[in-house]
Amino acid sequence: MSGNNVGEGLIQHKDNTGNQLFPVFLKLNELHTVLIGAGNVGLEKLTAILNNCNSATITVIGREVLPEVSRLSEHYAGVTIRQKSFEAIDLDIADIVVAATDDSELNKQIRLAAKARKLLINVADKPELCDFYLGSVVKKGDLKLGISTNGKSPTVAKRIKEVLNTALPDELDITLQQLNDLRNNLTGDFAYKVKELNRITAMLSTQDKGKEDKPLP
Ligand SMILES: C[C@@]1(CC(=O)O)C2=NC(=C\c3[nH]c(c(CCC(=O)O)c3CC(=O)O)Cc3[nH]c(c(CC(=O)O)c3CCC(=O)O)/C=C3\N/C(=C\2)[C@@H](CCC(=O)O)[C@]3(C)CC(=O)O)/[C@H]1CCC(=O)O
Ligand SMILES: NC(=O)c1ccc[n+]([C@@H]2O[C@H](COP(=O)([O-])OP(=O)(O)OC[C@H]3O[C@@H](n4cnc5c(N)ncnc54)[C@H](O)[C@@H]3O)[C@@H](O)[C@H]2O)c1
Repeated sequence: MSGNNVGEGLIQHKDNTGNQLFPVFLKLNELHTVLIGAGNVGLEKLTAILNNCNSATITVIGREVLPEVSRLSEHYAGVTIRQKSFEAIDLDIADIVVAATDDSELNKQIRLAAKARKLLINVADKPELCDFYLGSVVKKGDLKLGISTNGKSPTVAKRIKEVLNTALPDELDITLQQLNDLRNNLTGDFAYKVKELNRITAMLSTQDKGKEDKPLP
C-alpha cells in the first residue's frame, strides 16, 4: 500500500523452486470449518484450531468420536459434533475443510468433494492432498507468527516455535498496543502517517539499538 517500489525485483525472480507457500491468517470465527475424522489426528487439528480461535465455528464429523473430542467440544460453543459417516453434502455448509480420517481412499473422496465445491482443504499429514498446511504458531498477545518448513519437518517447525516463544519479549505486545493507540490518534494525511510510524519504530529493527527491549516511550 505504501511502498514505492512494488513489483521491483519480482521480474528477475521467476524460478518456482523453494518454498512457494503464501502465509495467510484466517478469521475462523467468521468461516465455517468442517473437520472430518474425530480420532487422534482429528483431536490434534481441533485443538490447534481452538488454541488459535476459541470462537471458531467447526462441525466435526466422525463415524466414531474419541471421548476427548466430545469433552473438548463441550467447552466451545462454536463446535458441533455429528456422529455419522461422511457424505459429500456435509460440505455444503463448509468454507474450509480439514480431513483427518484413517481411510486414505475416503480422504481422497473428501478432497474431490471439496474441489467440486471450490473449497480449500487440508488433509492432515498428507501434503500431496493439501491446498494449505497448518503451521506452528507463536503467540505474544496480538502478535502471531506462523511457521512452516514447506512440509520438510513439522518437528523443526515446533522447535522453532519454542525458540521464538522464549526469545520474543512479552513486552512486544505492550509495544503493539501503544503503536495501535498512536496509529489511531495520528492526524495528517496517509503519507505523513506512514512516515511518522516508520520514524517512531525505526529503532525496533536496528541492530545496535542497545540491549534493552523496553516498550516504546
Ligand atoms: C506444524 C504442525 C501444525 C499442526 O498440525 O497443528 C504440523 N504438524 C505438526 C506436528 C507433527 N506432525 C507430524 C509429527 C511427527 C514427527 C514428524 O514427522 O516430523 C509432528 C511433530 C510432533 O507431533 O511432535 C507428522 C507428520 N506431519 C506431516 C506428515 C506427512 C509428511 O511429512 O509427508 C507427517 C508424517 C506422518 C506419518 O509418518 O505418517 C505433514 C504436515 N504436518 C504439518 C503441520 C504440515 C507441514 C508444516 C510445515 O510446513 O512445516 C503438513 C505438510 C500438512 C498438515 O498436516 O497440515 C504441527 C506442529 C504443532 C506445534 O507447533 O506444536
Ligand atoms: N495417531 C497419530 O498420531 C498418527 C500419526 C501419523 C499418521 N497417522 C495417520 O493418520 C490417520 C488418522 O489417524 P488417527 O489416529 O486419527 O485414526 P483414528 O482411528 O483415531 O481416527 C480416525 C477417524 O476417522 C473416522 N472415520 C473413518 N471413516 C469414516 C467415515 N466413512 N465417515 C466419517 N468418519 C470416518 C473415524 O470414525 C475416526 O473418528 C491414519 O491414517 C494414521 O495412520 C496417525
